Amino acid sequence: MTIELEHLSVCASDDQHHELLKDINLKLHNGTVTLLIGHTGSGKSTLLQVLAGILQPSSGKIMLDEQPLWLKGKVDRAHLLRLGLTFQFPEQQLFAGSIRREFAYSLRPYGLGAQERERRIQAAREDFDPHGVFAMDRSPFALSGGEQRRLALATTFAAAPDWLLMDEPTAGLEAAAVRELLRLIRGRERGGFVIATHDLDTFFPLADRVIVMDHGAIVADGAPADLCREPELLARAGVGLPSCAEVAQSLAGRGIAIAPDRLTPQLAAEAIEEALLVRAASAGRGLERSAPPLAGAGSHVGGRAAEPAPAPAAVEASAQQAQRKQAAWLRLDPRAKWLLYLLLVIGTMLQQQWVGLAAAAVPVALGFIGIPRSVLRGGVKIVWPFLIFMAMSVFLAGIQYTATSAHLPIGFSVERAWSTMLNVTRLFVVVIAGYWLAATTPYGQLVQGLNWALQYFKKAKLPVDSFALAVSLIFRFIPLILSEWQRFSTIVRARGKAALRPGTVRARDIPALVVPLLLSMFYKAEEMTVAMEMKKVDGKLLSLKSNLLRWQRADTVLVIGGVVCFVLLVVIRK
Ligand SMILES: Nc1ncnc2c1ncn2[C@@H]1O[C@H](COP(=O)(O)OP(=O)(O)OP(=O)(O)O)[C@@H](O)[C@H]1O
Repeated sequence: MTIELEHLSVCASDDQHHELLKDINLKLHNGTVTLLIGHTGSGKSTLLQVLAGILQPSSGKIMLDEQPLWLKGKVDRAHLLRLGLTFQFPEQQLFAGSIRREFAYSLRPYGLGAQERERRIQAAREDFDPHGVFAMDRSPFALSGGEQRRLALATTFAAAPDWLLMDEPTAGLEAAAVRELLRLIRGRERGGFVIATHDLDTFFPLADRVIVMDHGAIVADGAPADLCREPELLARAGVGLPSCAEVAQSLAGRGIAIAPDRLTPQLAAEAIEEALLVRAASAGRGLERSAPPLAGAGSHVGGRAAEPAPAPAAVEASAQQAQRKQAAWLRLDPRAKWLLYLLLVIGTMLQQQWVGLAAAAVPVALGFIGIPRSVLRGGVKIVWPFLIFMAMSVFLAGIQYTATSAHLPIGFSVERAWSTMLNVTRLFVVVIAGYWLAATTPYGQLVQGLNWALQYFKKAKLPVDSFALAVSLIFRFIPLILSEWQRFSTIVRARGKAALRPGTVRARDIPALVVPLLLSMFYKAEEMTVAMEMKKVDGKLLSLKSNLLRWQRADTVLVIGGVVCFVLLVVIRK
């Protein structure tokens, strides 16, 4: 199967002007191993996710055997089954209760017969489990980090997709596992590999082709040996050289010339030995030999000509411009935002009538003006479950049991349902106000603003440390839940081969997702609590840094606005 990308671009979800991938043109042929290399943040993982059908291009096309991968905003499922993705931290893509279920989840979309399924599982276990730790009923979470990585690779290989798209597959793997992986890649007879990696030593000797990325664009595309002869190009793209090519460079400085494309230690050693023999022979003849020209020196990298990377200053300027555009709320002092938040929350909680509640919702809604779209999308993800919770609460509250009724003993009280609706709507406005505060205030500022308020209580000898820790954790958790949900839903979609619009999850995948999501949250909560406890010095709260707390005129205006809203809400509360 051939994969072809034509003028493909991907924009950031929160800023359509920020291109993560720029005008990518690429044809990947069956039977090839292609490396994606580039500095961190150059777009390798993004490109892999596009190739895997996880991320939809903003413009341009991705074709598989000349058929489009995306049709009407949905990815074609038949194609999806032919693509397999392993994530940058493959152990994090595990979520089932047992190793058996991990394999079952990966193989289910392929609808295999029991015998074939068993055969593939056994083959993958033989390849990836040399120490026999993959007992089928064992929990994947009882494996070590390296073993979990092996298991994640085993489940992906067992599905046997045509194309394996691997993000940093050797990171965290022991040498024996890396050797095994290389053997499997070499031994594969069909399909192809695209491997995003910083591990040039391992993969350069194996690759047919190397694509160099820089700031979302392809800046070079050629055979590994050719690229080794262009060290300046790799240096410009922020990529080092494989060790063997570095050795060749270093030897050249000492007058020993070997070609820089001897990419395995064995080939390099042979070349060095040969060069030393030549030198010894020359010295013996009393001849002053000049260093021979390096093999292939001055050749150009095959395929595309290298394009200059965007000037760092220009990139910096556009990043600053984007930040300025988004940061109106972020620039405000966290103390002002805390005060506004408290005023609006108290004002909201006072409301007993729908009119007052609607009036309280107006300033909260206004707070979302100018906020990046990705943040709004995060808010929508909170809104949906909350609306379901509201509907259920209202329904249950309205149900009435009337023992005296002659016919049906169950009735529905609209009055009670209505009053519950008022209560949960009030809660809803408070939750949304909390989301606004968390989303518009960097975490450090949030904590410092809170500490500023609490120091007055502390002076009054009130025990506020634990309270500060708890509140800080809660506010840290709201965005964390959303980002973890996003991460897990991507993994579930990649492994479950669901032909869905990006950002959505099948109902049947939710049970599989919930447990690992909760486990991951608990783990993160523990990490965060320890980190925050450690930040306390001698039992004191995190010290205030004046540079994070800068009160400006806009903050005064904001607080005055908050006080006015609060007074109005107090007046209309009944
Ligand atoms: N959803 C997103 N919204 C905004 N920017 C994003 C998003 N996803 C990735 N980016 C940005 O896109 C750029 C490319 O990220 P990507 O993960 O593809 O880089 P990478 O080359 O794989 O890096 P690494 O080698 O560190 O894994 C980064 O600058 C990253 O911050």
